[in-house]
Amino acid sequence: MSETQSHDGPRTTTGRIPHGPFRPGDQVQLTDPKGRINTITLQAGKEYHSHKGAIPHDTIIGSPEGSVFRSTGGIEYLAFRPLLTDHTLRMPRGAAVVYPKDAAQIVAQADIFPGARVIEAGAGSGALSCFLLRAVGEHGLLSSYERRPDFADIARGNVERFFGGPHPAWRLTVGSLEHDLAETEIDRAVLDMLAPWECIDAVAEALIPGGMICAYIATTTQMSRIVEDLRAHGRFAEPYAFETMLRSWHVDGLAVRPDHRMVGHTGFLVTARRLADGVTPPARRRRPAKGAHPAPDTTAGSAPGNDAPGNDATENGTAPATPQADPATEA
Ligand SMILES: C[S@@+](CC[C@H](N)C(=O)[O-])C[C@H]1O[C@@H](n2cnc3c(N)ncnc32)[C@H](O)[C@@H]1O
Repeated sequence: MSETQSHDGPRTTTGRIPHGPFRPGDQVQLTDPKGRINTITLQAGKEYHSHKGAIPHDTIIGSPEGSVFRSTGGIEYLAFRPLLTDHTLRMPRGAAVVYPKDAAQIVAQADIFPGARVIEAGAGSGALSCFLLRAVGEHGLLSSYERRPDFADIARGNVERFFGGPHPAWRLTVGSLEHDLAETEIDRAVLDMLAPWECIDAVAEALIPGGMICAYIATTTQMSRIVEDLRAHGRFAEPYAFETMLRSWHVDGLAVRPDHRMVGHTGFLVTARRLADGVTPPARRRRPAKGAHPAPDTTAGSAPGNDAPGNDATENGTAPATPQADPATEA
């Protein structure tokens, strides 16, 4: 068994981020007229310096968020506390972080709720941990496992920097989830690691019936492996696999168009629900191989998002009008 250090930490914070006028110790994002952002930590008596002049921290302390400060060089800076999305994209990284678009989908699709008991592996840089902690709240539990002590330290630093100290719902263990998992009666399990299938047995044991496993994976080969292993395992209902794309827009007068650049790929998500003990998964209805049916009817009843589990039958219980090729039946 690997070294395991539980970090329950002193319960000094409520897990809420600061609000109200800026205070010493707060993180503040200063945005210049070109949209460049600098993040500072307020300290009485200190000054923010750039090649565009200085701003004394004391002029910021006590002001409301959204205030504008003029540097000694005459440049105006807009001041806000960083949002969690800002924090995620700018945090010191050990491992690659889960991007906000995927973190939001994990919270939604894995149904992370206030008060939930959630396990997570690996903690990595702690980006997803911050989103999960927000979602479970101070009365829930997020137990994060990270096998690399150096990454665990980075994750702890990033979580504590965002919440202003240890979060009351967070437990961080240096170890492997599949070997060191201590919790039982878990509502949700979120896996972001190279080989999430290695954790399926441990997660199935810890989850309550109806609980959810959610894996974030970067490649199609990982996606295929986790889906097939969940199916073969026998204690999970049919998995749901999907990805999320986010495209920002340029909106300026008559020039209204998608931005030229976007993040083309981050990862895929797979979710599945834990069956009751002793229940075997219902036989899966295989979809017909490509070519076995007339050309797909893309006009009938195929609203976006209707491919979610449970939504692939029409009202009279027949297969949807848009048969999809199933790689297993194509082979
Ligand atoms: C991509 S990173 C996770 C990033 C994290 N979700 C974030 O948003 O910052 C994957 C992490 O999983 C850890 N890991 C891999 N297998 C693990 C296991 N079986 N148990 C615990 N941690 C594991 C790795 O050390 C690595 O830090």
